[in-house]
Amino acid sequence: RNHKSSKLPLPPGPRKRFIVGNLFDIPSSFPWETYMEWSRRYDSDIIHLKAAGQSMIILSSMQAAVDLLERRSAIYSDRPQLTMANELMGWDFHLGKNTSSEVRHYVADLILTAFMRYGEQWRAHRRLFQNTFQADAIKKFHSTELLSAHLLLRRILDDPENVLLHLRQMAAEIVMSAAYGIDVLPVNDPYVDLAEAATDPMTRAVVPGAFLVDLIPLLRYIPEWFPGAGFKRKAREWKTLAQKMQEVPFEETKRRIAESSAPHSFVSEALDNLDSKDGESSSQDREYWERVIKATAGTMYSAGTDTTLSALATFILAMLANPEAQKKAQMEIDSIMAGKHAGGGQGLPSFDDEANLPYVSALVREVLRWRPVAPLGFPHVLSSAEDVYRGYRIPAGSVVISNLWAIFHDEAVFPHAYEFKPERFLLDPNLAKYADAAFGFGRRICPARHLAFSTIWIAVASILATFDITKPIGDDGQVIEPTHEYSGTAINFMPLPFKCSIKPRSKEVVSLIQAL
Ligand code: HEM
Repeated sequence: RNHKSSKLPLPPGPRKRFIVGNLFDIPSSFPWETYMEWSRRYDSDIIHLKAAGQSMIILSSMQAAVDLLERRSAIYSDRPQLTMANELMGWDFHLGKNTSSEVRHYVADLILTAFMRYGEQWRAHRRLFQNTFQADAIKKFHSTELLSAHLLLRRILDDPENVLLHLRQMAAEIVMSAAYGIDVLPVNDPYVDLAEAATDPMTRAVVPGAFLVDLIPLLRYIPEWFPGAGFKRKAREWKTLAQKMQEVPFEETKRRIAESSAPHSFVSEALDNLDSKDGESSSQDREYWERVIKATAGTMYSAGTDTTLSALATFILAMLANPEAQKKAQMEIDSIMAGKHAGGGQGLPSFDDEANLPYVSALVREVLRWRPVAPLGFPHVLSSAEDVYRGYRIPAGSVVISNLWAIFHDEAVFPHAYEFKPERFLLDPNLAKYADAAFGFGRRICPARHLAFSTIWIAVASILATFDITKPIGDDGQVIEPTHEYSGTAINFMPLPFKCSIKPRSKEVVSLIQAL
């Protein structure tokens, strides 16, 4: 296969073993730390690995990530094919130009944007996302986000033992409201339960090597009854769940639109735009676009809930470990709120205060840098023929991973990188651009980053305005130290459950929250 390869060397990396290459060198937990260590060992911010025939390029500096994933994004925007998740479970289909319209209609139901190959279908999803989620457009969601932040305060006040649960509720509430305009229930919500049931198998199926069929795609042809083919039955069940996750809330929103009771949401806006173009398109086109809208909305819960929750949970851990940063942010909020009170305004932060709360914004950026939600971003794939970078050969089809963990813990850019220091973003405003890398790079950058940032921002500002977060005291009178342990699989970096003490800052605050 490599007979056309140029004579240039591959980037450095650990020695490859016969056939398996580095497959067994890559740890299944916290691989970003190992990659960072290799980058130091080989003194290179670009490393080459080979796992069972697949070339992998690990980028460990902002420069390398921007050079390849942004400046050359025309050829570095594809995604890897995972046979289990993409083909058997129906999360993605690669559509060629000549795909018949029936097939197109059928498969558009089942696609998850993040796993989609770079092409026409992905572009359709991105365009829809862009319409509703660009920086200015998300202001339409500010009232929902504010309401959800106030509900969060009320829940924390009433039940301070379960802060993580309340943060998850807020994340789910905002994503479902932004996607469908649906208000979810605090417990046993049917839409959330369905989305959870469909997302859980997906997060397991995309872990590299979790299913043998990913390494040996030919296995997809063995019949379901064949011994060892349990994965096929699982895939079929999971696929049904994925379909229902898209179908059920979408139909509910359509029903509400028909009776004119649907609030603004991604689905209502996208269907509205479709209606305004109705004269120009055939009914087949309309059916196609409805299916694309349904599939795009169906992506949002899986892509948006755990990511937002991870950042919010890290925020609480950061406050436990850094009381002085918490105090500084509270002083900033108090001084702005005092001015508002004097002017007869309400006593809680709103989005209008964002420009006057630079330390709070810096704190949110530091949360996303300190323990990035996706330490390895999301894999990009080189879709062109072999490329050359800094004198190294990048083989065609290479999976390219940006090690955000290494980028964000680069001492040259972030001195004392493992410490939580929001002021670094105030001292050097150029660093804000770096923090944006938490949402990825180039054409595949998170399309909902503005919504995600504003959700985290309003939650952080509201909590700090009203509560003090401290380490709890155990029955033995000793301070309980959080372990700062995270689950660390390939795509999911989430604090493991921990305890904290969260108390209202004053009696006035209690009345304020109760009056919301
Ligand atoms: C703290 C919250 C979030 C973080 C840190 C985050 C981070 C990311 C990252 C790193 C990527 C991969 C970018 C790349 O390939 O270079 C991504 C992609 C994506 N995110 Fe987010 N995200 C967050 C919240 C959300 C939310 C709330 C939604 C939806 C409502 C969302 C939807 C998506 C989608 C659809 C993609 C795939 C884009 C594509 O492949 O074209 N994300 N996100």
